[in-house]
Amino acid sequence: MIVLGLTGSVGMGKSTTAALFRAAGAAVHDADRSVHALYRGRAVPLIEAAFPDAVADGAVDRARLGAIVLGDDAAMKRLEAIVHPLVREEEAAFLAGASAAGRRVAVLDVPLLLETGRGRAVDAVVVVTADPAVQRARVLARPGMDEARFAAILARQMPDAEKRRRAHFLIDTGHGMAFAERAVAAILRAVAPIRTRCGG
Ligand SMILES: CC(C)(COP(=O)(O)OP(=O)(O)OC[C@H]1O[C@@H](n2cnc3c(N)ncnc32)[C@H](O)[C@@H]1O)[C@@H](O)C(=O)NCCC(=O)NCCS
Ligand SMILES: Nc1ncnc2c1ncn2[C@@H]1O[C@H](COP(=O)(O)OP(=O)(O)OP(=O)(O)O)[C@@H](O)[C@H]1O
Repeated sequence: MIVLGLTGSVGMGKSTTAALFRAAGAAVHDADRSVHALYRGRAVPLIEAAFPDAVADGAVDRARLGAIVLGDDAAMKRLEAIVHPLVREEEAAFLAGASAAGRRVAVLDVPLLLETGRGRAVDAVVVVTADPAVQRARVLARPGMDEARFAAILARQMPDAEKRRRAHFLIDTGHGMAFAERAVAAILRAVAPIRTRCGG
């Protein structure tokens, strides 16, 4: 099984591109979704112990937690030390399941893949990118987002230019869905060519 790491900075189109990989037949795991599920489950007591104000009604309130950690490096590091090992466990279980099910390609959608040095743990790194103006417009259009929150997230992420340098495959999501769909199909053909009887 080939394991692709899908990454890119905030608003560059990871989730959208992950959905294209899924539609094209790859098994996909989404780290952000996994974090959100953990915040309704086994991470709750751990987060409550570290950030009591972030938990309400038995679940982690992400808006409250974001207000506490975004812009406070030490707090974010404490949060990451709690959350990242749990996400890695979920990813390992997902990969084991995908492999046992005979999947040919698995995609790990991980926002901080390169920041955490995990680019080396996958077979190839796919980076989604877009013009900074496109990224900015997309992110600021989200509910609850503002300049300060956007700046705090960006400050914690490796610059897009550096991510692009480290990519094995690059998808510019500023050219529309059809372009991205073709790029995904091309990547899948490159890493897992379908064997035909003629081609051997
Ligand atoms: C700070 C939190 C509470 C904000 O939650 P919220 O629902 O508002 O945002 P969401 O999770 O959808 O993330 C928004 C954007 O920020 C990025 N981001 C999230 N955490 C981080 C981080 N630690 N460093 C840099 N970027 C991050 C996400 O990938 C995404 O691009 C949440 O992102 C969080 O708990 N982060 C810590 C866990 C983490 O590192 N997650 C990244 C994937 S493992
Ligand atoms: N190929 C594309 N063509 C047109 N629009 C796109 C494309 N890819 C993504 N978008 C748009 O960009 C926005 C951000 O995309 P998405 O939510 O997938 O980003 P993301 O990288 O997962 O974001 P985050 O890391 O912040 O969660 C969405 O509004 C989406 O519709």
